Amino acid sequence: MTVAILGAGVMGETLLSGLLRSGRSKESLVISERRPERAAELTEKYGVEVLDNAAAAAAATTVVLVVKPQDMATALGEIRGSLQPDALVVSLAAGITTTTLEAGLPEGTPVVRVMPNTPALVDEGMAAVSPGAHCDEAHLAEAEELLRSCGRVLRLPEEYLDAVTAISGSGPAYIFYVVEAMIEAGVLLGLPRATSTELVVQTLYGAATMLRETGEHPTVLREQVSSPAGTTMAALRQLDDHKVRAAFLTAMEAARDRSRELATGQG
Ligand SMILES: NC(=O)C1=CN([C@@H]2O[C@H](COP(=O)(O)OP(=O)(O)OC[C@H]3O[C@@H](n4cnc5c(N)ncnc54)[C@H](OP(=O)(O)O)[C@@H]3O)[C@@H](O)[C@H]2O)C=CC1
Ligand SMILES: O=C(O)[C@@H]1CCC=N1
Repeated sequence: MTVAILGAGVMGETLLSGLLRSGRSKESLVISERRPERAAELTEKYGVEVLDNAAAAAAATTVVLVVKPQDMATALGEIRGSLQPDALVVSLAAGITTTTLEAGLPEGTPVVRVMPNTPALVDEGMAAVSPGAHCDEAHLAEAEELLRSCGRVLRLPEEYLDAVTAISGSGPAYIFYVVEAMIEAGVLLGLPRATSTELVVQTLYGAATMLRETGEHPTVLREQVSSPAGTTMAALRQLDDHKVRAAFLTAMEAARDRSRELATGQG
C-alpha cells in the first residue's frame, strides 16, 4: 500500500511526518512538490521519494491532495490520467467539495474530504472526514486511519465541513492570536517577555488539560476562577464591553463564508 502526498507545504509535511511517526515506512510514502528546492529539502529531511504528480498518483493506492484550493483544478488535471483503477483520493483542501473533486477525476473515483489542523504536528490534531458519492466504508476507514496517525478524527456529513474549517481548521490561529495578545499584555504590565510567555503558555496548556480531563463545561471552569468582586471579573467585564465574544462569532462566520467561497474557485 503506497500513499502519495501531493503538495508538501505546511499541512502536507505535517501529515507526512505524522505517518512516519506512526510507523509507516518511508518506502510506502511518496510526495510531489512544485518547487525543486522544497522537494530536495523534504527528501533530505525524511528520505521519501519525490515524484511529479502523475508519477506519484500512478504509484499510489491512496492519493492525498494537500495543495491550496486555488491549485486544486491543476492538480486534478495532472493526476486524472494516471490514477490506479482502485485508488482512493483524499483531499485536505478547505472549501473544495467532494462533488468538485469527483467532477475532476475519472468516473466512480472514491473521494474523501478531510479538514485537519496543524496540531497534528505534535500528534494532537483534530480532523473531520466526509465521504464522497463513490466512497464505501473501507475507503472512509482508510482516510480515518491516515489522520488518526497524528490526532483525533470525527466522521461528519459534508454539510458541516465549512463550519469545521472555521472552528478547528483555522482554530489554532485564533488561539495563537489570543496567546500573542496576552503575552503583549504581560509586557505592558512590566513583566519580562520570556516570563510573560512562560506564564501564558503554561496557563493555556493547563486550561486545555482541565477542559479535556475534567469534562466540565467551560462556563463552570471560568466561574471557578472568577472570585466575587475580584480581578477576573474586572477583566471579563472589559472583554464583554469590547464585544470580544461577538467578535469571535462574527470572525468564525467569516471563516465559514470564505470556505464556501473557496469552493467556487475564487482567488
Ligand atoms: N495550514 C493549515 O493549517 C491547514 C491547511 N489546510 C489545507 O491544506 C492545503 C495546503 O495548505 P498549506 O499547507 O497551508 O499550504 P502551503 O502553501 O504551505 O502548501 C501547499 C504546497 O503545495 C504546493 N503545490 C501547489 N500546486 C501544486 C501542484 N500542482 N503539485 C504539487 N504541489 C503543488 C505548493 O507549492 P508552492 O509553494 O510553489 O505554491 C506548496 O508547497 C490547503 O488546501 C489548505 O486549505 C487544511 C487545514 C489546515
Ligand atoms: O487558512 C486556510 O485557508 C487553511 C484552512 C484551515 C486552516 N488553514
